[in-house]
Amino acid sequence: MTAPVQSAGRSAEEPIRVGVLGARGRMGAEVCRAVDAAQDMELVAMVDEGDWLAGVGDAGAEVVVDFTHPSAVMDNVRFCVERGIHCVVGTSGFSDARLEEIRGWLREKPELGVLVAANFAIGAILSMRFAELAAKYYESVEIVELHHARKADAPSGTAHRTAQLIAAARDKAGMGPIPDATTQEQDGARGADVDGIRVHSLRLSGLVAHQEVLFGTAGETLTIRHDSLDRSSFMPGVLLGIRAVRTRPGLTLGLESLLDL
Ligand SMILES: NC(=O)C1=CN([C@@H]2O[C@H](COP(=O)(O)OP(=O)(O)OC[C@H]3O[C@@H](n4cnc5c(N)ncnc54)[C@H](OP(=O)(O)O)[C@@H]3O)[C@@H](O)[C@H]2O)C=CC1
Ligand SMILES: O=C(O)C1=N[C@H](C(=O)O)C[C@H](O)C1
Repeated sequence: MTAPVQSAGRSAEEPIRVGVLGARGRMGAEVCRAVDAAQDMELVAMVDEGDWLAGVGDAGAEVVVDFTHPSAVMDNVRFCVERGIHCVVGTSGFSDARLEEIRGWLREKPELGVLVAANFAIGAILSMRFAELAAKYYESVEIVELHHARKADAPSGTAHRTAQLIAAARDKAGMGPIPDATTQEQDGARGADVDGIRVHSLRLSGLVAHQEVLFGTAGETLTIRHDSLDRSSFMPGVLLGIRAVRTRPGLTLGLESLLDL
């Protein structure tokens, strides 16, 4: 996952100039350390809430990494695209409408790349793929995502994406709705409904980022679980995204697009 990707005509010695948005946050700070330690990258701007966003352009950033907040990320991406800066986006909160909006901005800047990835950890990518493969064999499925108590959004972007992938696989296989005889429930007891898949969100101090996808059919269950125990788990994927995004014009969705899965 760490092999450098080089643009045509670029000297091998020239580092990639990287700016980080959300630089004082949990993820942003980790990204700053990872970029600083990468020999082929130079950390040229660290921007956080209240800082001057234009600083990333003034510092000559070629690639901006965004780990901010769902309420801030769209303005940040639009700002970067307008200024010709490639984006690697890890912030959650992406609906299809938001993705379509980014595609629209990129039509004006066909040379630019934006990567939006719900999760940069390799195990999370694999577990989503495994869930997609398992989906058509099990009539029942539910997702439980577990995160640290400071997380702003629920369900997580990863759970949302996982539910979409499972729902699409079920649809393709011609499966009907998931069996569920509940007729009486307290609000929220059955979790959120994402494309017909129930997603349950747990928030607990001490956790980082975890997800279980539980499948069931006659006489058996299958559980696919992934645990990010430390935010270092996301860094190889973020660095891969930074190296790749300059040579992938348009919107790239998911780290899986850069992997041979
Ligand atoms: N794709 C992936 O693999 C991962 C994605 N994430 C996602 O990344 C996002 C950030 O998570 P996390 O680092 O835990 O959150 P934090 O709250 O720790 O960090 C976010 C940082 O961004 C700052 N910020 C908010 N708005 C802006 C803005 N407009 N411009 C610049 N900085 C801003 C915040 O400042 P202040 O605190 O002052 O508001 C804070 O310092 C979330 O959406 C999370 O779901 C997290 C982990 C992995
Ligand atoms: O906020 C987090 O921590 C995480 N957010 C992402 C998400 O919403 O899926 C990725 C990972 O789960 C950690």
